[in-house]
Amino acid sequence: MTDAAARAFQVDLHGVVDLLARHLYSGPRVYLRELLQNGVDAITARRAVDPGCPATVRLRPLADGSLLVVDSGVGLTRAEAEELLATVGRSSKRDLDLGVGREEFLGQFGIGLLSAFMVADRIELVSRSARDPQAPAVRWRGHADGSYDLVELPDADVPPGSTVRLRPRRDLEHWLAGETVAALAAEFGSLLPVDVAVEVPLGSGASAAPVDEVADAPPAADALPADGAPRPGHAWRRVSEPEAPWARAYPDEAARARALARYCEQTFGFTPLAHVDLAVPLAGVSGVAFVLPAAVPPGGGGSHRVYLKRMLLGARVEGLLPEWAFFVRCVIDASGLRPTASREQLYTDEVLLATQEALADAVRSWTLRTLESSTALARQFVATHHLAVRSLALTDDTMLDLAARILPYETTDGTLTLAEVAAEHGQVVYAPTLEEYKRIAPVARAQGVAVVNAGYVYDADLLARLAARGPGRGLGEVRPLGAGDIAQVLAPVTPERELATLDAVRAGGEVLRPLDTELVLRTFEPAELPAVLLHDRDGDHQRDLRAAMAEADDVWSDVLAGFAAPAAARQLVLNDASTLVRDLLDAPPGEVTAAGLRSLYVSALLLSGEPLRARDAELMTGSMSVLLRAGLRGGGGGVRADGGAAGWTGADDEAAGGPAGEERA
Ligand SMILES: Nc1ncnc2c1ncn2[C@@H]1O[C@H](COP(=O)(O)OP(=O)(O)OP(=O)(O)O)[C@@H](O)[C@H]1O
Repeated sequence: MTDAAARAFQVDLHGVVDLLARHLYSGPRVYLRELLQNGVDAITARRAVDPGCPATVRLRPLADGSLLVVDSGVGLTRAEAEELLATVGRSSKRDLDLGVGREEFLGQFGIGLLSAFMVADRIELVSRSARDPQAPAVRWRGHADGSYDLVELPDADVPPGSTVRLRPRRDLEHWLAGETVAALAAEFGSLLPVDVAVEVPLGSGASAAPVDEVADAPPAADALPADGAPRPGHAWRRVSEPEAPWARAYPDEAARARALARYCEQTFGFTPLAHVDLAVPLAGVSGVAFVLPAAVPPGGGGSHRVYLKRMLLGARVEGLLPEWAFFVRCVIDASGLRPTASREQLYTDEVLLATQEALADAVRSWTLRTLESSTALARQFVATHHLAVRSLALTDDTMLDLAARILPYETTDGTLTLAEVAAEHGQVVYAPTLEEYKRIAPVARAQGVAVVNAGYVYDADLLARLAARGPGRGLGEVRPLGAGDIAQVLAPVTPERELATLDAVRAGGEVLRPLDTELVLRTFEPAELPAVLLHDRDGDHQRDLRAAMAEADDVWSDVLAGFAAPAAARQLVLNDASTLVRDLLDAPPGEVTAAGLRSLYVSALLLSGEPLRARDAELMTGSMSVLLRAGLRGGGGGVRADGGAAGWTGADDEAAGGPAGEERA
């Protein structure tokens, strides 16, 4: 028969501490949070039996490298210390018999104290119970090897509460040094509802702690009153605030806004554009969202500072707000949300989901209200965070309507809102990519067709959403630029006409070659517009276009060809419907026709919205000079300004590149 008697698990403390250090906590620094938390919880427990008890936690970095954490909490009897401190996973905070309900406490897992072994090789706790004043003080000492000892100190004059003393691990002394302790206490404990202070040397840095008698005193003497005076040459530096900055009383709203802006500067390092109050009573959440003063890359929902029961959970907690809310940084305190065991993330449950929704709602309502207000803040907000507005409009109908009314768009009619485009043209036609817009813009502009550039982040999706909703809501039909729009704009000439103009177009191509521009002949409306200049800035788009052409039927493929990658960087598309162009193509090639073509190039360049560079201006002057002289002499197309005969490119090819022809003539 086998021995079926139940036995207790043995715990290898090294393994557990290693697990905590490497896999649960983000680093050794959390040891201080766990100690603060135990102090605060002990005070909470004492308040249940002694409501008027002192509520202080004092941190004393000592000269021998150890650290004292003294609380005025409930303390422990020998039996409690035996049960609670020596059993991994045992916590008084789940135990309703010990006075208060679990939701009152910060701790719950019964492992927090062990985190001190990440920085200490010995944890000592000297304690006296406030519940049982007759019980003697006790001293519990736990060692990193997993052993502990527990003694009563019947003669010690120890006040109720506990004093934890950590002896640093070799090479990890810096974690217990004054400066580190002060910084960590301020980071984790600045909003704690009890009085937390660190003892620092007067008039010098916290690291310069002088040797003092307390360091070498016997253990019982270290159990100082938690509200005691500082040692000579030292002062208490308070790190906690009695009220969160957003919950404090201020003389007026302006004073509150200033104080919150200051808090934001200290906490996040920026002066906010505005603040949004946050409150989700269901989850005991309160706080503020600060609007960033500068644009940030979209997405991610930002990272936020989260306190649970006023203890810092994390300075960069993600997932609190939806993706579109990347323009705010929040600080919240929650009493109804739960931490994960590491206490560095929020535990996902229904309360968290409801909280996320409510917070998103608060930020969204503020945004809508602000944008509707047409104040200076609204203008500043749109100028800075228009991407966030666009992003929110992708999921939110109200914001979508608002976006159509307030967001400025680049259009071929100038900068307009979508509502303005619709009011003027009865519909909203948009180019979904920047390249498409750039190509179509000059032609559309010349024809008075309004095309909206939807090539920037979110815009194509935003306009597609508007398009999918169908006409109405004051925007008329919203639709992407279609094959029909393009075909109307640029149509190929007939094969006969193409043949007839082959030589002239080829000769013209030579004129434009030094300008890195190809010459193409199409026909389009209006006939008075002789030429448009198409740009090619994006090789990828051209590859896509070529692939599409390979698949497209003949007509569509021809149309696309008007936009397809020219060998050169640009294409000058001549309009065969224009009499000027027809005259130019019919004229015998020469310097005058070359000058005419260059003039068309410059005017098309102007029309495309590109700035005129010095070279282009010189080209214009040179061409005008040739045309003027030819006109004054009554010369024809093929007649050189100097009377000789020449091809389209003129006698000297440099003339094609600039004003050289004029100088030589
Ligand atoms: N300063 C203290 N005063 C009184 N009791 C304490 C103190 N520190 C620890 N204890 C007791 O020891 C128990 C274990 O503490 P520990 O920090 O390991 O876990 P916890 O605080 O209960 O939970 P968590 O792991 O979530 O922090 C506590 O539940 C508490 O009863």
